[in-house]
Formats: sequence, C-alpha cells, structure tokens
Amino acid sequence: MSTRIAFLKGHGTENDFVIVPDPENALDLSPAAVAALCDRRAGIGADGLLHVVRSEAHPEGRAMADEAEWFMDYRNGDGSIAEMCGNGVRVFARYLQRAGHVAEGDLAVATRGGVKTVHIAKDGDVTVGMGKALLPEGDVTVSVGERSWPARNVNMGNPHAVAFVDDLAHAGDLLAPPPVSPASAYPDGVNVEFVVDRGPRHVALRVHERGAGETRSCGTGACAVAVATARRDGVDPSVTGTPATYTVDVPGGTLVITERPDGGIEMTGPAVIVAEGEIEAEWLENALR
Ligand SMILES: N[C@@H](CCC[C@H](N)C(=O)O)C(=O)O
Repeated sequence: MSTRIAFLKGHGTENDFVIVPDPENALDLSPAAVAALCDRRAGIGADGLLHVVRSEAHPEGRAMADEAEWFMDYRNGDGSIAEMCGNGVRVFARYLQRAGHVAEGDLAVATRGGVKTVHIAKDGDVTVGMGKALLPEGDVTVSVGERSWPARNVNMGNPHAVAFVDDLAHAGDLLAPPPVSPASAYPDGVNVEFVVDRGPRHVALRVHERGAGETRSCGTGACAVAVATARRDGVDPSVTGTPATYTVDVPGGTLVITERPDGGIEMTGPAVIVAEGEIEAEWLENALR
C-alpha cells in the first residue's frame, strides 16, 4: 500500500460516498478499513464507499470487462458488501467523467448486480438504467414499536421492504433496523423504506439501509418505492404499454423514476463531487489496530 491513498467525497441526493480510485485493484480494502474510512467522527464519513476498479482487474468484474471498462466495487459504511447502489453508480459515473476517463453521454458500469447503462447529461443530472424489479411473492410485515404495516418485497438487485405509512414520523428515530418478518424473506438482510403520498405519482420516503442505518437517500430504494407505489395504484407499464414516471422525494432531494413497458427502470438525479484529498496510510493502519 502506498503511503498516501487518494480519495474523493461525493453524494447523490445526500447519499454520500468515499470514492477510492484504484484502477489496478492494488489496495487491500478490508471491511474494517472501509468502516474506518466511513466513520463520521474518526474517519472521512460516508454512507458507503465506491472502490473504482477496472473490471479486468477485479475478480467480480472480469466477466463483464468486455461490456464495461469500470467495475463499481460498492461497500456499505459498516464494511459489508452490497449488490447494487443506485445513487452510488451515478456518483461513480460523475467521478469517471471528472477524472477524464469518460465523456458526457452514455457509458456502461459493471456492478455486482450486472452491467448498468449510465447517461451523464449536460445539465448535470445523471440517469441510470437500473434493470427490472423483481417482486417476490409472500406477505411481509415491517414494525416500529407498537405499529406494524404490510410491506411489499421488491428486489432491485438488492433487497427492499416497502411499507406505506400515514406519517413518515411513524418510522421513529430509525437508530436500529426496523424488524421485518418473516426474517426468512430476507436471508441477507434488507433495506426498509417508509412511504407517504405527496400527490399524483408523487411520494416521499424515509429509508433504513442495510449496513448504513438511516440515510438521506437510497436510489435502489426509490426505485423499489416507485414500483411498489405503481402496483398499489394498479399501474403496470407492461400491461398498459405506457411508461410510468414517479417523483420520489427523499430527505436529501428528489429522484425521478420511470418504469418502461419492457420493465426497465430508469432513475435520474444529481451526482456531485464535493472534495478530494489523500488518506494518511499511517492513520488507516492505526485505525485498524
Ligand atoms: N444507497 C444505495 C444502496 C446501498 C446498498 C444497500 N445499503 C444494501 O445493502 O443493499 C442506493 O442508492 O441504492
């Protein structure tokens, strides 16, 4: 490991990330190292970490290298691995553009959830083709204290439970993961979204993310919410043949989600780089002691 490690800090609707460019996959980013970097008091602080690696250089990216030059090795803030991060992939693309690796326009990014197509627009927004939602059968219940709600199980490459509530305050302080039952529906843990209506095809959410706690936004969560809301409303683009667009307010901004008749979901929102710097290798070594 070199004595200093370059990093950037970025966010998408305030879902924030430490970005670590490492094209040749030379760094040993253990779960403990990721958790130390994402620590908001003793580290840089973030909901998650975007390890930027050439697909060819990463064992989980290699099979996608013909389609996508870059692999998003996404880690949650507690060091755990996740399949996908919708805000992360947009910030990842913004980093690649800023670093001169790609131009505005379309690019493909390899993720554990498959290859995603990203469009970097001139106006600053970034759109990602998230693929299709899976809606596993079976009843799921989300609880907070004395209250509980039926929830929709939605898989966006990663697992979500979407509960419609009367008031977002009913989600409580979200300092701990809200219990979801049956636990067997989510053997690898779950991201939980609480949703209220704001208007026609317009909702707002709060989210408790697996591996990160309550965050200001979750892109895969916003897509899960858009699909769950559409089905609740009797809207299914594969039946009507018409795309359905939902506006999803998150605590950190707004995301616009469109589901097409072929089931493909696109998400648009801002992606911002706010700082860059160097990590002291000595600090990291001490943090891991
Ligand atoms: N914030 C992300 C989701 C990150 C992964 C999630 N915590 C999980 O463990 O599945 C997003 O924008 O999608």
